[in-house]
Amino acid sequence: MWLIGLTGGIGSGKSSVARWLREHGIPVLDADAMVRRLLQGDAETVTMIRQAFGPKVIAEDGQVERRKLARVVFADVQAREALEGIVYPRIERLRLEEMRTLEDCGHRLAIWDVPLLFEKNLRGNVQETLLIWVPVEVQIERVRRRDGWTRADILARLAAQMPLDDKRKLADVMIDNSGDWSETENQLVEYWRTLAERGLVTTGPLP
Ligand SMILES: CC(C)(COP(=O)(O)OP(=O)(O)OC[C@H]1O[C@@H](n2cnc3c(N)ncnc32)[C@H](O)[C@@H]1O)[C@@H](O)C(=O)NCCC(=O)NCCS
Ligand SMILES: Nc1ncnc2c1ncn2[C@@H]1O[C@H](COP(=O)(O)OP(=O)(O)OP(=O)(O)O)[C@@H](O)[C@H]1O
Repeated sequence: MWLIGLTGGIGSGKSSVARWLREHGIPVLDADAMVRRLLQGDAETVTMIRQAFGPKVIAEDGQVERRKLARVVFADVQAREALEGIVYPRIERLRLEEMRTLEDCGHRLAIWDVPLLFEKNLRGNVQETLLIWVPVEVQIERVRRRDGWTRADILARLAAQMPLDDKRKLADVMIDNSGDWSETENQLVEYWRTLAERGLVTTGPLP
């Protein structure tokens, strides 16, 4: 299977691009959604998080309180690395399972939406990388508008990520999502053309 690693930073537009690609027929594996599933319902993950961070980050219904855990891990590098050590092997297992299912259904192409692709050295797991880039002030403004977080909360999360200007140097393809969505869509159509030229897609939004 040809796996495209879709990456970016907080609020850069990965989910919006993933939605567009999915709507045009390419299956998307979503790392953030996998994390949410693990924190909500995977007993082993929740037990390990309880042991590492204490009962204060677990709600009465047994789910991880993500907001509380976020406060802890984005203020303390060691805590963040401990959480990543619990979560990443499980994400990797889920990714492989979902890819096998897609392959069994005859899919030859998929998107792997993973914000920390470069930070966690996951480049080797994908065939090419697609970066969704915006300037950092646009990231801050879009997250503020979307989630209502404080600037301090947003800066704490940004500090845990490689700057998008550095990811730019590593990515195979970059989409500039700083303008209107229609400008992003034009770039996506252009990217689609390169996929079609390589025989990776046969139908879709070619003009
Ligand atoms: C810290 C947690 C509890 C916060 O949950 P919350 O619902 O607030 O955020 P959500 O999971 O939707 O992530 C939103 C964005 O935060 C950023 N982010 C999340 N975890 C990290 C991290 N470890 N380092 C840097 N940025 C991160 C990413 O840009 C992500 O897209 C959660 O993100 C988590 O368990 N993170 C550890 C796993 C991880 O690294 N996930 C990143 C994608 S694989
Ligand atoms: N070109 C655009 N113009 C204006 N707003 C946009 C554009 N692209 C995305 N947005 C908005 O910016 C916000 C962030 O986009 P999106 O959720 O797709 O980013 P993301 O990279 O998936 O973020 P996160 O990793 O934080 O979940 C959303 O509210 C989205 O609707």
